[in-house]
Amino acid sequence: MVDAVAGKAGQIASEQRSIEVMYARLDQKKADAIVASEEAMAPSIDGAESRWARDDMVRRTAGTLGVLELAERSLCFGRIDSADGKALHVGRIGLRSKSGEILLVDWRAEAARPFYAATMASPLGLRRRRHLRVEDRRVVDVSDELFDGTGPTSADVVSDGPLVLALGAARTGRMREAAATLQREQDEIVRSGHRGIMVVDGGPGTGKTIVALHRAAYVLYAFPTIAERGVLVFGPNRRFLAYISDVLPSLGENNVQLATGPDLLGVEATRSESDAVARAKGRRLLAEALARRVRDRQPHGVPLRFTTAHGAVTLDASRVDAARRSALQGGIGHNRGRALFLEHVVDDLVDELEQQTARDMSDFEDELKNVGVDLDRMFAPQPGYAESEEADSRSDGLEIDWDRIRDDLLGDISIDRTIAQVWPRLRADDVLRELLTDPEVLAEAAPELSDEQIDSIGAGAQAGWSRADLPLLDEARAQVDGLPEITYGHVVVDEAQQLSEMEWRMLMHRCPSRSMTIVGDLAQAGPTSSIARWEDALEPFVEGRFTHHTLTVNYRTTAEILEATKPILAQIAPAQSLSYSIRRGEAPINLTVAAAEIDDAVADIVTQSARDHPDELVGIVAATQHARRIESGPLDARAAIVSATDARGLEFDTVIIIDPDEIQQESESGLRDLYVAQTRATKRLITLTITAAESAPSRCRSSRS
Ligand SMILES: Nc1ncnc2c1ncn2[C@@H]1O[C@H](COP(=O)(O)OP(=O)(O)OP(=O)(O)O)[C@@H](O)[C@H]1O
Repeated sequence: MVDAVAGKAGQIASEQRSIEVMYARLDQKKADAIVASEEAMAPSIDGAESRWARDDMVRRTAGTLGVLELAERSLCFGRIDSADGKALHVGRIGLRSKSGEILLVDWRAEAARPFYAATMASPLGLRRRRHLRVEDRRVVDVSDELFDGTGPTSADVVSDGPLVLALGAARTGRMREAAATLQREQDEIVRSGHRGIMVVDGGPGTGKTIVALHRAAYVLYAFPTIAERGVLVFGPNRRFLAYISDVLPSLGENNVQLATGPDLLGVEATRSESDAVARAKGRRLLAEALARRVRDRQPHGVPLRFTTAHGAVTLDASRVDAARRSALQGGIGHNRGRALFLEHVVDDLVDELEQQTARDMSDFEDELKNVGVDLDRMFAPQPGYAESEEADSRSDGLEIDWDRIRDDLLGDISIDRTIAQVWPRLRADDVLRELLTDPEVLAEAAPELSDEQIDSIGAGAQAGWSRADLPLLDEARAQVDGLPEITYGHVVVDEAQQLSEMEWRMLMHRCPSRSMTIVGDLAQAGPTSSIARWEDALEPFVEGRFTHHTLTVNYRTTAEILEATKPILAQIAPAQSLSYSIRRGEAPINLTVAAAEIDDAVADIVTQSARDHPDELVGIVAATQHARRIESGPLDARAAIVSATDARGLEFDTVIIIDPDEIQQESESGLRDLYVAQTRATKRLITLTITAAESAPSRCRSSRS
């Protein structure tokens, strides 16, 4: 025992020396980056090119400095020792000494893979994996796992792993990165060489979000060509994005955009509507209806007659159609297509005019010939005269500057007017509003909607956009103004079970390369989701070309709480098995209270929790009505109230569920919402059931399930 302690102290001291060398190098690199940045910012007397190079340099040094500063915290968190005695430290970034010796490898580097992948059965050449806990540049703890079957020596420190520590720590309201403790099944997905679409599902708490965010960091590191085009993380709401917003910066990645639907469009959803209406608006049939509406504002199968300063010309339907098709190539949209259509039409007009002129000339020559005049002979070069260019062009007919005529026609108001009639400029907002106020189209696209619902859609369209309108607006913009200019090399989609068919289209518009990490759990689908299988969601975009992984270990919810969710899971997703929880804890508590006593009961539990577990977070999950009331009252700083539908993805140490019956009845996904609520707790789950009696016999009549 004494040996082990002495061993641990000795190991900590030895690691401290290594860590100091790393921090000294980090400081040096920071100082170098500051000098480089100052030099780059020095006034430049040269031209624009060197100013551009300077700005680029300033940007790059600022980026380097940012990464170095972020790496400061927990710079090194691990070490692997191979069976042949070589040691490698693993951390946030890679570091080499000035002479090129490796001091630290980036956790995403291939050399670091065994740190995550080694097991007793397959040690990958390792003898030992060591986790280091470093606080303020001081090594405060080390813990080792041995793989070669030998017993620990005094240089090995075998204790509770860091995963146990990480999972047992109180929640802070912000998700923490987990580079030090990524588990093997998670790491395999994070490090996958697959560049296309990867779907990761699994029950609540199985680390889907952790995997998705570490995957984003890996993509940025390992696939530079994708990274250059940027990474987007798409989440269901801003609260969720705030919850995960620290993870990528603490992994040293600041250039990732986090967004919800309104962020992507730059439009807020200001109106709410029923789930049934929102679900209907999510149908991709509406994209086709929008496309049809826009198509109807373009000429199809009709000839067009133009009156120009050079004569009247009719372009037949096949030429008009061909001009339309070439104008719309590449998904540039109706409005920009219109300008190209004008150009194609003018080319055709010039062509037609040239042919007309040639025909007129030939008729004229024939007429002259009939009266005995031969133009060819008249303009033929005389013997002894050199052929002049002038004679040459005259023999071609009249001297007509067709380029100038083309320019004239492009600016010809009457041509523009004719085109305006068959191809008017459109506004995406108007196109969508017209669609939403067209009862026939709506009835065809969503036959399950009642007349009242269709009327309410029409009335709503005049009163601001709803959440479900935004993907439709995006579609209308794509049809009218072309696909979005801002796209990404890789898109991470979290809580993907929430997306409607239209939302999938909105995301695909922004990811032309179809490189995506999609995480979600269909058993947690909300009231407006209509997708039953990932294949259904992705088939229209990539057919079957995506990989699929399922996570099975639960890192959030204790086995006791998970067991309590079993009956609901059996109803909402009979094919899904319960994940395996690596945590054990308290049995869930059920309390019965009278309606009038809910707020007092909640206040009591929150106060007691603050007393017994002062560092921990309490989440109160309720149907909207209760959530609004409690939110408007005073609430302890360590407690948060959230509606059941918005609770997806979040977690708290203690969860209080208010009135599960009401949560179930509130929406069509009520049972799934309740399942989501139950699976938010890391330690304690307390359910308050409301009794019809004015006052419950005892507020805290409780039962343990
Ligand atoms: N390897 C890990 N190391 C440390 N913590 C982890 C690890 N994997 C998961 N966790 C923690 O487990 C909890 C659940 O993870 P996460 O939120 O990613 O699960 P999820 O599958 O996305 O859940 P949900 O379906 O409810 O959204 C989080 O607190 C997360 O930080």
